[in-house]
Amino acid sequence: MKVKSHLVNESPPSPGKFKMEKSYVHRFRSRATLGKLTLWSILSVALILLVFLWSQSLRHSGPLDPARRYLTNGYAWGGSSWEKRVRSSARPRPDSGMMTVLVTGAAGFVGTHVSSALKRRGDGVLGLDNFNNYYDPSLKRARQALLERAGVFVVEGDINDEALLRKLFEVVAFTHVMHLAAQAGVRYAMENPGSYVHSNIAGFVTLLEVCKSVNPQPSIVWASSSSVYGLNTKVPFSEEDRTDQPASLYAATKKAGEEIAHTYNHIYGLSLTGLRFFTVYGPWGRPDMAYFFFTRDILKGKAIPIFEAMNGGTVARDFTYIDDIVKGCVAALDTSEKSTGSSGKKRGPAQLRVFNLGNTSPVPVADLVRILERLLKVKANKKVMTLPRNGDVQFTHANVSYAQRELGYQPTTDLQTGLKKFVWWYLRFYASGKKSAG
Ligand SMILES: O=C(O)[C@H]1O[C@H](OP(=O)(O)OP(=O)(O)OC[C@H]2O[C@@H](n3ccc(=O)[nH]c3=O)[C@H](O)[C@@H]2O)[C@H](O)[C@@H](O)[C@H]1O
Repeated sequence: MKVKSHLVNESPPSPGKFKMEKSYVHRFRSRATLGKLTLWSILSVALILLVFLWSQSLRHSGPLDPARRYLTNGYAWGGSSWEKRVRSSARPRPDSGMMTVLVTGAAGFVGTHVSSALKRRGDGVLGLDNFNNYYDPSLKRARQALLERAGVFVVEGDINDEALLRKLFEVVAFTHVMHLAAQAGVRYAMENPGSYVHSNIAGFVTLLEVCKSVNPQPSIVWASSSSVYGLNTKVPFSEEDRTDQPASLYAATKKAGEEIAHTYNHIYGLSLTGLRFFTVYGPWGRPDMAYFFFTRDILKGKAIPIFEAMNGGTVARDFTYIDDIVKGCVAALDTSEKSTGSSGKKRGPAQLRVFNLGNTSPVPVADLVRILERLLKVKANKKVMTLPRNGDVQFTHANVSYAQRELGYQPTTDLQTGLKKFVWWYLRFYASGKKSAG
């Protein structure tokens, strides 16, 4: 600012004049500061706008395709190259049984294993997953990479997105849907009840709405849960036993799913098979499950809480190895009959089934820990505590004779063998130290 130079050539001011000159300088200074401020504000807004436009162009990488839908939650789908990928992934090998399967929850634990098993034998498989952050999404991304290598495209999207589901059915006439997308976990339901309603009820209904209205309707196999047996005390659990006493909201939403399945079968002729999984474990498993975080915490030397019942009674689970579950899922798809409706109208009675898929051999949680200690060669820091009132039940035990009869289901992996395979995978997967088990 040249205020000084403006004053330099003037004769020395009288006191009064000096006063006048001082206020003049002050006014001049204020005006100049205001001008500066306005200029900087305009420049800052312009800069922010430029950065925003640049980031948008990066996100869409290339010119916007009018057929592509960009959603507020960050998913992008649609457009000709996307449709090409969808079609190619869902195309069965000519020598196969010609199933085209939409697998929801494909980047999940069971979803990944089932998708790759189907693809391996030649079925057309398209995955769908919302990659939510219920547990470490980088594990889901690693599973996705595995599937990509096997030729399975996993579309990023939510089962509540009806427009996306309709688009998928418009591009591919799926013969089957393997519906595994769900909010899992018994205890987390007390923290985030809404997520269970969103995925297990609202999402399931959205999927069924789309399935009932397309032509041809697909056959649907979906994941229910052993938790529907709730407070049932009759063991082993068989499909005819009571399932009207759920002990958690998770169980209640799975039970609701079974009733919803009945309705869509009854009204629209959809062929529906529910599979009650019993505590599934194995490589690529879920970090929120006990066997997984026990392994992580034993290795870290961290205390692990082992639940026991009020009276000191045993808490046990019918732990079921993933490969046995996959066989059950594939057999359920293979034996599922066609849906009988078309375009939202029922044309005759359709198949409706529910099966237990368990191991038929419950193991106490304390034994699970002992096996892990042996495999990891590390002593666990055990903290025995009473089973909290958070939805856990004391005991599960599957009777699988119905699945045996109808699906040829025969579990063959005991907990020791299955955990050995899990631990081998775990140590390799997290070995580099780059990945963290949470
Ligand atoms: O069959 C199912 O339908 C469900 O199986 C699974 O639930 P669960 O059988 O409860 O498995 P999981 O949490 O691994 O606890 C295993 C054991 O460890 C005990 N447990 C657990 C936590 C702990 O801190 N301490 C402990 O002793 C606990 O008391 C239990 O006895 C799926 O998560 C669920 O999504 C659903 O699919």
